[in-house]
Amino acid sequence: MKTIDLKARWQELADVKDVLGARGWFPGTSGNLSIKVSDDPLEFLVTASGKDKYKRTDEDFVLVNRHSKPVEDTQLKPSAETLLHQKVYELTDAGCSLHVHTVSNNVISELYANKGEVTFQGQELIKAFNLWEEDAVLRVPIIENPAHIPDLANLLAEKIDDNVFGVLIRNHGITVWGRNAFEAKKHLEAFEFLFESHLAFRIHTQGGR
Ligand SMILES: CSCCC(=O)C(=O)COP(=O)(O)O
Ligand SMILES: [Zn+2]
Repeated sequence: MKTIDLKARWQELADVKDVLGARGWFPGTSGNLSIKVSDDPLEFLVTASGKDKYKRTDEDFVLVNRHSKPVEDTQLKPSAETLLHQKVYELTDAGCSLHVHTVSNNVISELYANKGEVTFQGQELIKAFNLWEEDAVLRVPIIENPAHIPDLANLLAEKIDDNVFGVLIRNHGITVWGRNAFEAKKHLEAFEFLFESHLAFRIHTQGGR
């Protein structure tokens, strides 16, 4: 792998992390981000586990292989949820995968958990997913949150298809992806806007019921 690629991807992911951090989207060290560095063999940078993601250091990311293991010896531990990012790269053409816990995505995930998905229609932000047809519908699957990460990763994998751009994890967060950091961030911002506006609408029209 060319060193310049690694440095460029590191910088790209660090810049996205700063923007998401400025929005307060990493409460209590939650959240993890990754960016693909190599396709074959699969290698990607992922946030180190348990760190304060509001800070920017030279130990923010770990380069891992297709088995989610560090490529080089390191004291740093890859994210506890690296396996979810691995599944995204295995099953899609994603170049970047973002996982955040927000109040809105947690509340939405619980409100619609029993339906197994939440759908959006008629909002302009749906076009952020390249859905431009009149009355296009955006589907967001919702999965349960087993503590055993391999089980969680398998639940995520079962929901991935060409018409899915992110998966909600019940009372946990969302994992979103895109072909590159720009698109993954665009998708995440659009999801969070749709969640927040939906919840605000319910509060203003139904008193939150
Ligand atoms: C304190 S959040 C619990 C772990 C989690 O869900 C998360 O997103 C962050 O875990 P990581 O190992 O990536 O720091
Ligand atoms: Zn998480």
